[in-house]
Amino acid sequence: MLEGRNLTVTYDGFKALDGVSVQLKPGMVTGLIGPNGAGKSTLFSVLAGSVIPTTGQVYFNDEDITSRPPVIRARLGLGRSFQLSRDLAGLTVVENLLVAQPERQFEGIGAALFRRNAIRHRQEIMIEKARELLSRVDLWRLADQPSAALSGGQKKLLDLCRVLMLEPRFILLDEPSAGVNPTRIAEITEFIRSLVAEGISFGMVEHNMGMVAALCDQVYALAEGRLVAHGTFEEVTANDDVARAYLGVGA
Ligand SMILES: Nc1ncnc2c1ncn2[C@@H]1O[C@H](COP(=O)(O)OP(=O)(O)OP(=O)(O)O)[C@@H](O)[C@H]1O
Repeated sequence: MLEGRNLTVTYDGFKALDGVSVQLKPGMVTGLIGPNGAGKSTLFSVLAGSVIPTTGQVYFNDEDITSRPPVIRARLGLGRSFQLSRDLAGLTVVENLLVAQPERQFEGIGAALFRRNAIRHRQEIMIEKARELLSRVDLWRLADQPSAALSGGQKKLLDLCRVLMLEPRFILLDEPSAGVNPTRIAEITEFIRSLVAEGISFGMVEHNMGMVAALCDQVYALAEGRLVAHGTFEEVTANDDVARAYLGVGA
């Protein structure tokens, strides 16, 4: 389980997150929703490790990971999506997956030179893994194309495949439907469903309520840095405080 306990993030005295506790349970897809500026991205960053909370703790499978950097979280099995950065956009589709090797972060050049054969073998395994993943999302036929040429939806699928290269048990997704056309949203939804069936758990920040309704087993709604509701999609969207937050009337 991925758990945030009493999380507060303060920027120059302004509380972007104010005493928020969430439990992202295994086997589930957890949605984080709320109007613009609610604190969703801040909460995502705290759970993913790119922002250290001002107060509060993050636990992953009962281990305190509050100040563990993303690379250590990845080694523990907690993955996160990244938007395709400009650097990675210069690589081909398959190269984008091959750069996602966690070992690269920990290996010196000297060690690498002495272990050429092992490295070559590992590369073959990585290429096979990349081929399998890209085939699943119908991108293998584009393996040697520049990733910058992909559509918004294909980039999201590639982004997800890059996370999957590290074999995480838990994945945090930042707006998987952003910049994606409706047909592709259904495709991404199906892919995430199949990954859940294989035992991977998800947490996602998402504005598209159709996708949240289709995927999320539980939903946390935030407004102005605070938690306003928690429950099933139906329960949360029926909540008056949530409706008020989206209408901007103020709670
Ligand atoms: N680095 C920062 N410095 C100062 N204020 C910040 C910083 N990051 C976020 N904020 C502020 O914290 C609040 C919450 O921002 P956050 O991005 O978490 O909201 P959000 O719910 O993800 O919004 P959106 O849906 O628009 O992405 C906003 O008022 C934002 O301006």
